[in-house]
Order: sequence, then C-alpha cells, then structure tokens
Amino acid sequence: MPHNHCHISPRAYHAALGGNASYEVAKSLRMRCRGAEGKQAPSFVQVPCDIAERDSTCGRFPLIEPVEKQCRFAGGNGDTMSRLIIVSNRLPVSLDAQPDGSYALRQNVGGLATAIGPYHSSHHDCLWVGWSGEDPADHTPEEIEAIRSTYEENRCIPLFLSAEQVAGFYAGFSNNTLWPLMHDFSHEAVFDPGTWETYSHVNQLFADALAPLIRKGDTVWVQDYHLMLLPNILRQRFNNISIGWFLHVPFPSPEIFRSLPQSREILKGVLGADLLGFHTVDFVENFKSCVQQLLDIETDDAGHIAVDGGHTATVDAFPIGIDYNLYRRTTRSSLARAMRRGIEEQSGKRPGRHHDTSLSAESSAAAEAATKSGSWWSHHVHEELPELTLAQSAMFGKDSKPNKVVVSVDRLDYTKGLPERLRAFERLLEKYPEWIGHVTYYLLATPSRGDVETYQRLKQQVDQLVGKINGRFSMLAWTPIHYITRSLPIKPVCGIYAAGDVALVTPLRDGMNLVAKEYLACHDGRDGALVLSDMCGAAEELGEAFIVNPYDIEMTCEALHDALEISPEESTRRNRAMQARIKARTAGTWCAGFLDALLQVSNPGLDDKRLRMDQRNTLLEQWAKADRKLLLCDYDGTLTPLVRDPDHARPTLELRALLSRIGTEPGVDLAIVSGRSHAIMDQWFGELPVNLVAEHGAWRNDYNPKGRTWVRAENMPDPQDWQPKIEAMMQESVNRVPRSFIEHKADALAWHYRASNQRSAQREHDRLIRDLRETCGGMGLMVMENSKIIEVCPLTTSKGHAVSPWVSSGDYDFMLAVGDDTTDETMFAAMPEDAWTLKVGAGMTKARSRIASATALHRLFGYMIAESEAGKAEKGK
Ligand SMILES: O=P(O)(O)OC[C@H]1O[C@H](O[C@H]2O[C@H](CO)[C@@H](O)[C@H](O)[C@H]2O)[C@H](O)[C@@H](O)[C@@H]1O
Repeated sequence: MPHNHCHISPRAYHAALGGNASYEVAKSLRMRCRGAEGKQAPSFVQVPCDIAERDSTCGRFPLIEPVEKQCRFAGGNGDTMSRLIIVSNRLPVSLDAQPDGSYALRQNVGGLATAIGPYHSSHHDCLWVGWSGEDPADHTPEEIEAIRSTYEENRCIPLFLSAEQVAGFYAGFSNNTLWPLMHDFSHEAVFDPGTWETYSHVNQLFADALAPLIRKGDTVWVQDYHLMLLPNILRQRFNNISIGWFLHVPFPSPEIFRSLPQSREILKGVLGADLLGFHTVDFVENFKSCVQQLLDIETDDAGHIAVDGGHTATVDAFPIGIDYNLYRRTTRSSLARAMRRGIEEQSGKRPGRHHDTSLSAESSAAAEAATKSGSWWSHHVHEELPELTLAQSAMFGKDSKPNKVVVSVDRLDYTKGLPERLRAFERLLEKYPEWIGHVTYYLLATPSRGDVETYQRLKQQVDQLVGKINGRFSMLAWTPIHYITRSLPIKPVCGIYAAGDVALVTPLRDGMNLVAKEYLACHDGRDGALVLSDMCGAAEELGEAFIVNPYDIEMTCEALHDALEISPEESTRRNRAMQARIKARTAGTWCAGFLDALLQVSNPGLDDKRLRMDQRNTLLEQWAKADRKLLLCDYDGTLTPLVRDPDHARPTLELRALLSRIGTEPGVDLAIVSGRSHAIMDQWFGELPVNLVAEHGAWRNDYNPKGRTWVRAENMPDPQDWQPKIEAMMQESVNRVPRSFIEHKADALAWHYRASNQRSAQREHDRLIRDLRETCGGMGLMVMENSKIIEVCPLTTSKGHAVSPWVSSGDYDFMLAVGDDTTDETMFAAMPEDAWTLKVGAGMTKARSRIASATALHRLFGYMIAESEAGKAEKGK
C-alpha cells in the first residue's frame, strides 16, 4: 500500500457511498472498487490519507480504522460482529439502464421488499443477496461490473443467472412445480427431473455467492419457496451462523406435498434452518405433519424438530403485515384522491357529474397522470351517450338505491379465484337486479407469468367472462365491470381501494393476502366492507370481514349483497376492529418478531420456554376477554434495555406513551415493580397513570390522580444504623475497581461494576459478596446479586411480597408479570398457576415463558392495546 494511502472499513465505505463522505472520498472509493479484477469485491479499500483524514476531522464519520479489521463485504477474517444477510430470489431493487451507460436504481414493490426493505436500508451492516434479473450473456463484462457495483453500493449482492438457469429454476421448478403444489393446485404441477436439477444447482449457486460474505456469528435469513434447499446447504458448510427461513406462500397438507417426487429432499433442505416461519398456525401444522409422515421425525408442541446430527429446527407462525401508514398516507395523496374522485364520478356515486359522462377536467387529468398512460380511463369516460336508459334514470336519482363501487386488486393468477369471483358478481346482478345500474366493479388484474400456458388460458377465461357479463348487463351509461389489466403504481391503487364501497378479496388459496389489509388501511377510520376468502392467512386476523368460501358462488354472491347493503356505521365499526389489529402488526413488527425468535432459538439460553405464536394468541385472547387485568412489570432490563450508566436508562417518550396508554385501558391496573430508588421512580413515572413499587418492595405508591403518597414498608431497620458500615465496605471495592460506583437509595445500597474491567470486577465481586454476607447476617439485611450489581437491602423486602396484595385480591381475571433478573423471581413465584409470567432474556427462571428483549415486550404491549381497541370497536364503543 502506498504510504500516503490508508485503508478504510466497510462501515465507513458504506457511509461514504451513502452520501456521508465528501465527493472526493466517495469517488475515490467507487473507482477503487470498480477497478477490482474479477468478480470478487476487493477485500479492503484504499483512499488517499489526506482526503480520508479531512473527512474524519470534519466530523463526517471515522474513516480510518485498524488495518486488520478492514474488508469490504468479505468475511473469514475473524471479525465476529454479527450481521444480517437476507437472501431471496429477487433483490429489493432493480436497475434501469440509462442512456449514458450508468444504471439507475428502482425500488421494487411487493410484500417482501416492503416488509424487509426498511430493515435493510436502516442497518448499514445488513446485506441482501438475490438474483439481479440479468442474463450475463446480454451484457459486456464492463456492463456486468457496472451493474454489480451499482447494486453493491446499495448493499445488494447480485447473482447473474443464464436464461436456461432461470427457465429451470424460476419458471420451472419454482413456479410450475412448487407454486401450484403449495397452493393445493396439484393438478397444475409439472414434475420434471430437469427443472429439479437446475433448481438444486441454482440453490448451490446462492450458497456459493454467500460463502465469501459469511462471517462467524452472522444471521442468514432465507426467503421463500425458491430457496428451499439453501438452509441445509449453508448448515453443512457453516456451523457458526444462525439460519432462518420464511415461507411467503401456504404450506400444503402431506396428502398433497407427498406427490412431489423430491418432497423429502425439500423438507431436509429447509430443516437446515434454525427457525422456519410460516404465515399461519395451520401451515405450521401441515409442515409438522409432513415431517412426521415423510421423514419419520417427531415434532413437539413447542415446534422443535430434532434433525439428524444434533441440530434442532424450530417451526412457528409469523403472520406478515403491511406498512399501514404508507397506505393510509398515500390514500391522501392528490393522485390517489383524483383516482377516487374519478371512479366515484364515473360510477355515479357523485351525483351531478355523471350526466355528461365526462370527468371534471381536474379529475380526468390527474387520473390520467396517475395511471401513466390512462387509456382505459379516457376510453370509458368520453363515450358519447345519445339517450338515457332505464338504468341510467335509476342511477341519476329517480330510484333511491345509492350507487356503489366494488373493487379488487390481484395478480392474474389461478390461485386468486378470479373466474369464481366474476361468476359471483354476475350472480348478484341476476339474483338482485336492483343492483343493475347501481354497482360498478373495478377489477384490476395485473397479468403475470404470461409465457406459461396456464396463465394464458386463465387470462382468456377472465377476458371472456368480463366480456360476457358486460355484454349481458351493460347499459349505455353503465358498464358493470371496468377491467384493468395493467400494473398500476401505488397511488392510483390506493385511489381504487379508497373508492371501493366493497373489496372482493376471494383467493382460492393464499399465504396471507396483503390486498385485504391494504384495502383496510386505505379506509382508515372510514366505512367500506371487506368480502374475504377463508382460504387465505388474512382470514385468521380479519374475522370481522364477510368471510366466504370462494368456491361457493352463491355464498360469495350473498356476502357481496350484504356488504353492499351494510350501513356505514356498521362497516366503520367492523373496520375499526380490524384496523386496530393490522396497525399494530405491521411489516416492521413481523420482521422484528421473526428476528427476535431466530435469536431466541439460536441461543440455547433463550430457547426454552419461548413464547410461541399460538401462546401469544392465547394470551391476547384472554387479555381481550378479561374485565379486570393486572400487569406487573419490572423496569431495568424489562421495560428498557440495560445500559452502562443507570441514569441513562430513563424512559423514552415512546415508552412513557406506551405505559400511559396501557395504564389507562379500562379495567387495567399497571404496576412498575422495580429495585430503583423511590426518588427516581417518582421523577421518571410520577406523572403516569401507574402504580409504583420501589427498592424491591421497600416503598409503594398507588396511583391516585389527585396526588401520590409513598408508603415505606413496616419493620425495616433504620438506614442510619447500617448504611455507613456497608457503604464503607463497598467503597473499598470502588477504590479497587476503576469505573465501579455506589448507588444510594433510601433503604438500600448498590455496588455497580458493569462499566469496569470484568475480570478484575469479578474477583472483587466474590470478595465483597463474602464479606457482606458475613456482616449482614445479624443486621436484618440481605445481599442480592443482580445484573452487574451487588445490593444490600432490608431482609424483609421482596418484590413477591410487595405484589401479593394485588395478586391475592381476587380482583383480576387476567394477570401478567414480567421481569428479567433474579429479584423478579419472587414476583413470579407469587403469581397463581393461571397467570402469565414472562422472563425477558436468558437465565434460570420460574417464569413460564420467555421473550428475547425489552423491544419484544413493547411489541407485545402494542398487540394487547390493539386487541383492546378491536374489542371496543366490536362492542361498538
Ligand atoms: O428491578 P429493576 O427495575 O430491574 O432494577 C434493578 C436495578 O436496576 C438498575 O441497575 C441495572 O440497570 C442499570 C441500567 O441499565 C445497569 O447499569 C446495571 O448494571 C443494572 O444492574 C438500578 O441502577 C438498580 O438500582 C436496580 O436495583
């Protein structure tokens, strides 16, 4: 390395390319990396020292780090920092070639990019590996390098697959074999040994692409049915990483899955993961049955599967959500509003506009812009209408029936139940002719997999059905179905959702179905009825919808009729319940929840007693049903993560808001049961609607909006009699162990050593414990070992004792106690059998369940609040 150059770290490299460095540094880095020979990224990056130093000194970020830690994405250098590597068939971004030969990045839409994309963008050490969508045969080596480099600047590692590989792996085995089988369409499945071979090979190629990136301790999260062999390939190659796998489609019963000639290989492939996630508990059960029947391996109720070679895989359900606020916000955009207004005018929902059958100039122009080309729109709205028909006169006010809009948004796929849905709509017009002229169906069906014959046939079938229904029922001024077969951007789609009085979401089989959730988010706080198939995961969460069997045309027709007739008050009430739930269970909480669970199952200290999804659902059900609820929460390490300086653990505004929210739920008594001094508790929580227990039970303060009073426990020794002596002993330890200190409380003293050198602190810890125990025995005091802290407090104090008046009052039909350290064990022991007890983090415990972190607890509280909201909406409150 030239002496006037220096190495910079991958973190600094990303920060620089992410706009955090000066132009000169960024340019220098880019040139350096593009110049690298071969496909492999350079293992470190050099920049001229003067530029790097100037950037560092102007406070952008620390550019210069020790040379031995420096590499780009490559692993294998002993760096043990754990990172997340996401692997999916497609990357979350695509590239568009620009006239100047460069490539511009475009964000992909779709559930996966929306759900995990934010995690990837906000974590600067997170990588994403996937197929670039490019065939290397179509590009020069320079273009390939430019494509690779543009992706890598965004922490995406692209794979280049030939057309032949794509045909076998993607179109072939993934979409023509696994897709139909997973969706219970075994009659559509093609069994071809050739595509299986390519699928296996491409899974190996993904492993090859990952190999140079993986470092000890990394987490690799594999996505979906395209990569079902990859988890086990990775397990065979690396024994020091955590592997997760999530299936975004349904998992079928053994009767269907066993028809796949490679069913056993596929099961063994995914069982290489530590955690296997599915959308619903039903899919988990199907998977477990397949493992039992096809591999003869037992599974237990906790979802553990003991695989050969001592590896244990765990299966659980993680229902995916949407970015609720994105849809809610986008619905308010001017383009979405114009789209909605346009549909309402065109369908006659907005009287006055429709007479001349043209949109207002403003709506028309904006809707055109929204749909980009807008041809479908102008075609329908600029028709000349020479005469009024019977239906038209009904439409324009002579008849009291209000005009309504039905919407649906799908990919044109045989799993979506489009022909069945169209028949149900036709049946509605037949059976309830009063809807003729009054209901308009906006059917957005984006064609996909157009090179596959089944999809071509489906498209023809849907085209014909739409034509038949329109031909049969159309009036001069009214067309029953507006059929759009293009892909529309999110803004007009939100406009379509918002315009819909009814959304018809009736897939024959679907893993989750996000359309149902998106429709509800676009109707935030409003009316609008959802007709939903019971064959999709979403039906488990959206029970207030009109649930139908999508194969039952008569039932769907009746549900559609009821949905069209529902009062705005009733549909708003139903929506409020569903919206509360999907607002709390977003794409972000899904991603975090899966990663929390993966952390738990990969860590032997955290895996036992993991709160599974079915248990969490039971907890939420019991919470929602209960009238009087008791929540007992420890503070440090439970409601907030542990930090070095106890003063820095003060509650954030978000935590205070969460505590206020849950503390004011009707029927809820919330108590923070902490070892903190009552002075601190008063300062941090005094204004919140919560009961407080301080100093491990020595002090108690029940919430009273008129003013708080602290009550000291009885029969405690006078602190003056013991604190000077104990303080002197602790002071000796402070003198010996740098950065240790004493925390003073009214009735306790604590020696803290978290910030100290742990080896010397441990020696001192052992000595101090021994001396304190000898001294405290006869003084009515006890010595407690806690998290990097030794505490002395009165023998009579205990959290269990402090909470017993609440617990034994008999007032509550739901009780939950949460804690993280040894002092919380007395509280767990005081809880009755049917109470919920949760330990946060690792360690021996009497608690019956365990969760990973304080953040996971916040999420659980969020779900509990949402459940209460849903319950209130259901009761019409
Ligand atoms: O009962 P808790 O609410 O869990 O309180 C227990 C002790 O918490 C505090 O110490 C702990 O948290 C500190 C901040 O994260 C950390 O630095 C320390 O190492 C932990 O032991 C508090 O300072 C103590 O008074 C509490 O007894």
